[in-house]
Amino acid sequence: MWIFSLQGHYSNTDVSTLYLVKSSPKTLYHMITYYSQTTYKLWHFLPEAIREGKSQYERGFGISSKEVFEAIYRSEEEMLKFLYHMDTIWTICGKDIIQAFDLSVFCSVYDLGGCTGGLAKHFVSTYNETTVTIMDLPSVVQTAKKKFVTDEEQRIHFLEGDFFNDPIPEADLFVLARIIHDWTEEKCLNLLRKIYQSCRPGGGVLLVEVLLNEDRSGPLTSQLFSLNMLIQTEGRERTPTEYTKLLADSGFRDIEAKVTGKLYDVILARK
Ligand SMILES: C[S@@+](CC[C@H](N)C(=O)[O-])C[C@H]1O[C@@H](n2cnc3c(N)ncnc32)[C@H](O)[C@@H]1O
Repeated sequence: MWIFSLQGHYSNTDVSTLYLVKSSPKTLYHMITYYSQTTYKLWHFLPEAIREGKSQYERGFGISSKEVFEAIYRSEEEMLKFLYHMDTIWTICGKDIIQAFDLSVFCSVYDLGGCTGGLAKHFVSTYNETTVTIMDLPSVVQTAKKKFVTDEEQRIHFLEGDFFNDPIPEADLFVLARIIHDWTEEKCLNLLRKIYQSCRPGGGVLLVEVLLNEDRSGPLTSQLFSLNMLIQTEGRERTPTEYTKLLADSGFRDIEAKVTGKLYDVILARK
């Protein structure tokens, strides 16, 4: 009797059907499982991370944290979990990112560290003339081609490469979504200077990141993300002024930040 009564009372709400059911187009399933299985385990070592000022992969998973993405991609299974996790958010707020500025003037776009193409898909569906090339590590590109971007996807191309060590081809716009927050100031400056050299005159760079308030008093999500960057990478979240300085020191000008009201914000700078 009692069991029947329970069965009669529990069901998904519309919101949980939309965001928690794995088959929903807007599912957060992959993000939540990544946070619960990988991120949460590393957060057990928050005090150590703060004391040592470094990533905790060694303690959490017994793997060197010297090479950030070797640790994150420590097995094929882990890489795939991370890729699905990365892809999730763009089904929720990708359009807001791509439409925050009018990017229609940029015909050839390189999405550096563009991963699964989650953002690139919004780019080409918003701007009819734009071609986006995703440059990412070879194993990521191979998986993205197999599992995330179909052959029917028009105007999305791939380039296998290492943006720190390989040449970056010429383009009108370079997208760096959740890239700068992974790295030290020195590596960010090296990368941005390299991009500046490859950027056509009048072209630009688009940073997509969560922004900290100038006095670092919040928002709470950005503060938590910043701690997560400490625990999992070499980087941290930054304020608009810090991003402006990195971009200006790399040669860029006309730097403008736009708060989207969603999880991620956008900064556009021109050459
Ligand atoms: C935090 S993820 C962001 C992915 C994607 N931009 C997004 O926002 O969904 C960082 C990305 O940078 C790529 N990456 C890391 N180091 C790289 C390198 N040296 N060269 C090219 N891509 C790299 C990773 O494989 C991953 O796809």
